[in-house]
Amino acid sequence: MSSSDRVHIVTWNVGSALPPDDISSLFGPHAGDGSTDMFIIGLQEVNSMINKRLKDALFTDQWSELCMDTLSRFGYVLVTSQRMQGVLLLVFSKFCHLPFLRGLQTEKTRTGLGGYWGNKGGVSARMTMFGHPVCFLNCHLPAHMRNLEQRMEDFGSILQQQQFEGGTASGVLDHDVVFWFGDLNFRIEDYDIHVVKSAIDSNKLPLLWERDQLNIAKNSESILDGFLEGPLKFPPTYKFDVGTHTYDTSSKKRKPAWTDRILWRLRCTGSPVPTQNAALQRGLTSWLGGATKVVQHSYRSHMGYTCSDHKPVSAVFSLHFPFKVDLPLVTLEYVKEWTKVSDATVRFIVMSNFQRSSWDWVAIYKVGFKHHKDYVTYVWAKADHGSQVTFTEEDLPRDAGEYILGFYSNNMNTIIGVTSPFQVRTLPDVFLPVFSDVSSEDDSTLVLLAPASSRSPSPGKSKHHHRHRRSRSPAHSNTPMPSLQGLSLHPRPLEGLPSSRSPCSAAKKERLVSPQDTLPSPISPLTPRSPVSPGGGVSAPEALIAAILGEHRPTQVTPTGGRSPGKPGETSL
Ligand SMILES: O=P(O)(O)O[C@@H]1[C@H](O)[C@H](O)[C@@H](OP(=O)(O)O)[C@H](OP(=O)(O)O)[C@H]1O
Repeated sequence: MSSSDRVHIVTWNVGSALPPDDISSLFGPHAGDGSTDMFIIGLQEVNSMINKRLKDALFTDQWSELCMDTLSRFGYVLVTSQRMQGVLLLVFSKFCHLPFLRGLQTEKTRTGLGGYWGNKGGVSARMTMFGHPVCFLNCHLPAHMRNLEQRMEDFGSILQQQQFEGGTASGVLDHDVVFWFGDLNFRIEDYDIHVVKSAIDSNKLPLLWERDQLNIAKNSESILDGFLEGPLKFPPTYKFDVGTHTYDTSSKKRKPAWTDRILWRLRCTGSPVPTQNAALQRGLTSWLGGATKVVQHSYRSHMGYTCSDHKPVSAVFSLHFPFKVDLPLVTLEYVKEWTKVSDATVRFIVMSNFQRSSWDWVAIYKVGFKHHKDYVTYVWAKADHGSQVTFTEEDLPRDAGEYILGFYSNNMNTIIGVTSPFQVRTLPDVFLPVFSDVSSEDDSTLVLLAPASSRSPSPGKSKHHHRHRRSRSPAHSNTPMPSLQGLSLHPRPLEGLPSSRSPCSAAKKERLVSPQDTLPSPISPLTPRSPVSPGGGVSAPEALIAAILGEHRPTQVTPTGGRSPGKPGETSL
């Protein structure tokens, strides 16, 4: 983990347009270099015609698909999404952060037609990021110069109505950090269209800042207290003739405006360090620095896109947390070399405060997966079946490439434990006979291997079997399996038992190599817990007390960037 977390937010009123072929530039020139931890996308006016919505209900909308296609290529997974008619919010993260994004909840508030219609309003997603409550709110507020008051009123209704369950941060503004963005529809007052256009042409944007309704309202509306925004150094992003870079020439002749905005707000006091002891909590919280800090690195428009009458706007932020809760609720351990079917066993260690469900599962994901249901295969991890699962030979990935293991919690509705990526390699001389055995099933094999939502477990509908099986080939009873002879899972030297700690670290990548490679001897799946296993770990406060008493070095537990052995449970929420 880096010492801060980088969040990249995009807002775009897409004007009911179909998505263009390539939107990758929205995610910055370095989307693939791993420097961004989360991408948040707020869209407005996503086509929500009735027939379109029926299709979307089944297959998701084309914008979501395109965002998932684009960001999954860079290793980002859809964490959660919320849609209300045309207002859509998508939250993506590096897969290795999934275990530390907890308490996910979404909300939506209609404000159109007096609160009955969702053409206007707000959708939000809240979560704790490494123990700190953060909320993302995407709004589409009423249009037109004259509706300033209505915009403020609607924003107030959204804040009032959006209430989350089960914690201290029940309202949007109770979160340590709020990002508020969208087509907020504020306009430039007083100046006529010619003055505005000539100020834009002559790059005299500061002249227009003073007349921007949102800038003015920040000084008078208490509801906007604490909201911050970077300087608007880009030209107004509304309204353009579709297909051009020309401001509105239609009969409407709308005045250009910065309708599309990204703001943030910090709570004055940060989250308390999680501990039961109130006095200790006060002390530790003040010692650790209290509030989260946010730094904006860029705030820009993307003028090249022409499919809508709005241009997209993006902003990049660093979040500096005073401490991090970054121990997973579940640690996955697995034998490093899979050469026989019993090796394909994954043992998991759960934290004592984690509540298991019969509908939890352990899945194999190909790196580049789009969301938690986009697995290659899964095995139910029923509580009464102990703490390990075994994949069958037929469950194993057929494609060479990078894979991870993930533990999905049904109660928490998210992946709560992941491993580092490992390589699966196939040996042609070993694999080919296997594939030729099932050559008549090639098509079905391809279908089954293709990422598809249809492969999601549907516990409510399907029989609750222990293991998901592909219908690909009959299971072999003898070991070693032909295909398994071509696979071995092997961490790089210096690694002990592969586990799900620090999965972001490229240096800790594991690989599946052929048995011919030089390997250390395999480790049994039943290897005892590593010394840092969460079962034997300590909570942040406990470790801090120990640190104060000199039993542990403080560097193990303190703030940001360090390996804080904090209790990962959602203690404050
Ligand atoms: O999405 P909705 O709820 O239909 O609301 C419309 C939307 O805000 C358009 O951006 C706006 O056109 P302009 O941007 O051109 O103002 C239009 O105004 P209009 O009715 O005056 O065209 C609104 O009715």
